[in-house]
Amino acid sequence: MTGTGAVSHGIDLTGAEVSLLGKRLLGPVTLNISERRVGIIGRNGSGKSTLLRLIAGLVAPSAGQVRVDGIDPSGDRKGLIARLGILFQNPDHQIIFPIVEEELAFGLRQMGLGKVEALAQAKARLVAEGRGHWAGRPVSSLSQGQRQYLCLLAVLMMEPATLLLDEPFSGLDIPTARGLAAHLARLSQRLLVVTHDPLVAQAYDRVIWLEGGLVKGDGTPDAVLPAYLTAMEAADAGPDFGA
Ligand SMILES: Nc1ncnc2c1ncn2[C@@H]1O[C@H](COP(=O)(O)OP(=O)(O)OP(=O)(O)O)[C@@H](O)[C@H]1O
Repeated sequence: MTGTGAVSHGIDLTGAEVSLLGKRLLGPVTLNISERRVGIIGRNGSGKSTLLRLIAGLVAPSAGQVRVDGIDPSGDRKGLIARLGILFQNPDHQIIFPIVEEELAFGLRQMGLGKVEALAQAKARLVAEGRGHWAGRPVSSLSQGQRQYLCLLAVLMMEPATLLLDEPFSGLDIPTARGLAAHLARLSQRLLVVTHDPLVAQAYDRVIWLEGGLVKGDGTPDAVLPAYLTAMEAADAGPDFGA
């Protein structure tokens, strides 16, 4: 179920491109994404984060079209907020408020709820998660894993049909990453997950492999991952770490 009660049709990109200062960072990309678990893989700089930012409406397409459940994400920000949430790689790039309950209430306020009601829902959510004691805590007192969890809860407050996650496991220790993976596995939402971990992608319904801003592979994990791993074994380290 989604917060809007809306049927989720999926994500459609048609010849979508992102260019910056005359340089094409992504595209043209044409994709219809309706599966529940989708992994986005590719080398550093291949365009994975740009693709998520495009779908989330944080950047408008320089050419082509993007639709999320029929909505133009960069044109209808308010319509999008109840349908799609994004979890950034670094929780500190996401968190705005100093206190946990304020952070959780923010999205609901954006959706038009009054402050008292939004804070009440935030507290209720924390209690339901067994974290009622977090409500008045400074965000800065939480660990990185706890801040990541807070960001996930904050996005889920709006009950979006789709979640975009940019390398959600990076920076987490193994048990914390396992806990987050278990939490994600229980979610009813559609998940688009940028990951460098083939084991994560192996469990998904579909894997999209980006290379140089274009789709290099697209299909089931068994159809895409072996070729991807072979290509990664053969690839140079790149200019940053290359010998
Ligand atoms: N704000 C920006 N200004 C200029 N170039 C950018 C900007 N953001 C991204 N790029 C470039 O766009 C390309 C795609 O970057 P993007 O961050 O989408 O890749 P990525 O696959 O997510 O990489 P990583 O795995 O390292 O996070 C890269 O060449 C990058 O240098």
